[in-house]
Amino acid sequence: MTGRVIAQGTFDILHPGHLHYLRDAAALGDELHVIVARRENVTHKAKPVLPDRQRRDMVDALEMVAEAHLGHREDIFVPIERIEPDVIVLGHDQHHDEDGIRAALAERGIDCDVTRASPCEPRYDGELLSTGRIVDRILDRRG
Ligand SMILES: Cc1cc2nc3c(=O)[nH]c(=O)nc-3n(C[C@H](O)[C@H](O)[C@H](O)COP(=O)(O)O)c2cc1C
Ligand SMILES: Nc1ncnc2c1ncn2[C@@H]1O[C@H](COP(=O)(O)OP(=O)(O)OP(=O)(O)O)[C@@H](O)[C@H]1O
Repeated sequence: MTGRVIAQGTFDILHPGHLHYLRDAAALGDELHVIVARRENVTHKAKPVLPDRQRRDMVDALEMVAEAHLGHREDIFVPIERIEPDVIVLGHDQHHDEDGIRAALAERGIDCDVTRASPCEPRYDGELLSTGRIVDRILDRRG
């Protein structure tokens, strides 16, 4: 499989669900680029705890990632135009609408597929595959 792949998300406090998503995405091509959402653009859930650059640097260090990029502040299609992906992989639970993204890409003349990664379930007692749930457990046990 050849080609450039884009994955994206907040990636605040990394966990094995993130690894699963990024492995799934990486398997669809040979160069995985990850766009890390700017804090100001995370509006559908609690704002990230960690700074933008720290989240970018941690994702960038993962073995399956060719390069992690901080997202654009105003226009999410600017990094996509620069990276020129063959496929964009959405997370299994991301609220983004695949057809809406396809339409916006077509309008911009960007030729790439849009697909979705598979979910990942806990494999043992206590494994937490969600940043929000990790934060909840910290508050519960240390708060
Ligand atoms: C195709 C695509 C491109 C994105 N590009 C950017 C971007 O350039 N800048 C940014 O701040 N967020 C970007 N986002 C992230 C969203 O703004 C949103 O915050 C993100 O989906 C959060 O995902 P999560 O809830 O899974 O962590 C992008 C999302 C998608 C689907
Ligand atoms: N358990 C999981 N299985 C598969 N993919 C996951 C899992 N957890 C997160 N991801 C994916 O990783 C990407 C980034 O997720 P995000 O940073 O929002 O983490 P999260 O842990 O789901 O956050 P929160 O718990 O705050 O909603 C998203 O595409 C999401 O679908």
